[in-house]
Amino acid sequence: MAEGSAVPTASKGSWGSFLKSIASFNGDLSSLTAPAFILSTTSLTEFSAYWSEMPSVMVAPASEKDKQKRCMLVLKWFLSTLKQQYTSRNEKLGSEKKPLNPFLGELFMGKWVDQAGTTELISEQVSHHPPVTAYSIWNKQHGVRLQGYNAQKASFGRTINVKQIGHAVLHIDEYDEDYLITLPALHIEGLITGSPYVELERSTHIVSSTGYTCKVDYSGKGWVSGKKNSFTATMYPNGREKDVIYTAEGQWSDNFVIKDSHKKVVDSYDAKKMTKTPLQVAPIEQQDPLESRRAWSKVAEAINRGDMDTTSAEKSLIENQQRELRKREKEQGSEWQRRFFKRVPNSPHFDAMAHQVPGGSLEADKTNGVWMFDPAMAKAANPSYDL
Ligand SMILES: CC(C)CCC[C@@H](C)[C@H]1CC[C@H]2[C@@H]3[C@@H](O)C=C4C[C@@H](O)CC[C@]4(C)[C@H]3CC[C@]12C
Repeated sequence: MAEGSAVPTASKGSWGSFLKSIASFNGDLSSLTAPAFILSTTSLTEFSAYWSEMPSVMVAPASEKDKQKRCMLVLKWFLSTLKQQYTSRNEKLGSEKKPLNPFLGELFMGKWVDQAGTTELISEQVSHHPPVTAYSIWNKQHGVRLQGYNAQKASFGRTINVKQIGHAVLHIDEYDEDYLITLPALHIEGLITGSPYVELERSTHIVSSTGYTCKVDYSGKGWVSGKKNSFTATMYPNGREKDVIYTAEGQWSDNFVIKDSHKKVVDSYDAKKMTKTPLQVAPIEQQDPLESRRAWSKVAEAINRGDMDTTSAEKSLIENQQRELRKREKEQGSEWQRRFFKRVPNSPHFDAMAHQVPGGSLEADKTNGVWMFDPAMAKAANPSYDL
């Protein structure tokens, strides 16, 4: 074990064996067995909330009349979400844990209520093999809707490398326009010392139906600036990467500036000055049995108590129920009915946007199809939704 290890003394043996085991592991992150002290009590279905913890930043593009500036504000909002997505569980660099693997049909719902009005969230596990989480976040008052889905494909070697499959699409009602967002690849740093954290890799593209593309290049512990979570981004007309309209540069977890083509600063962002709106989630006893916090409550309590026997017994209970359900469906020739999302074989509109990205496609074969939020299904499930 390396010096400065964060692994509890009693867990050093299991961490050592875990590190050896990941070198020979392949494919599905959900089947990775991690030592007890690195298990999180939060399910991946909850991670969809990271897209909108500051609803006013997400709805801001809808109030901008100029289409170039609107696209730039979408880029600014996207960059603002990265801190939540990739470092919020990990403020003291190096405390990332393995999230709970959602079961098919698992739900996570909530809403943010603040100066931007009401922003609703629905997240649903729409596939188990491979694991795929779909989400819909909308603010009716501002006519801004985000939907997307993601799966993770892992490869193991010196560390855990994760490729994200899927995409997010932001829609602005007023202009009937879409912004297709690809998801960054990542890897886990700090495994040797037992203090894992995420580092983003390569790039993200945002392709807009109004004719602009944003490209964000991640440079990890900045070979450009020497600072962690550094990035540079450019916005240009689709397919004309050299005709830069805006640039953005800085640290997505801290602060960044946006400049126009004359290098004049036109906007800036400081994560430290931002306040997150708390997500309102129903009390556990009022939740649907398929809602994440209710379904996993006994597992989460056992993890918090450090009671690993009960943790695995309660986890097995959920897994066995799931196996039973799948067996019954197979016998009846039926399929689990998703509550909010429908599978479509393809989406020509989104597929054309995905093809604007070099080597890009929707990769529907890797996510069990293309998953679309269905407002009619949502209304049927909960008539009080204002869609
Ligand atoms: C620490 C080690 C033992 C286990 C590895 C944990 C690994 C499976 C976790 C760690 C970070 C997780 C990322 C997370 O940073 C954020 C997101 C964004 C969200 O929108 C979709 C899920 C994803 C990619 C998580 C997947 C699971 C990761 C890689």
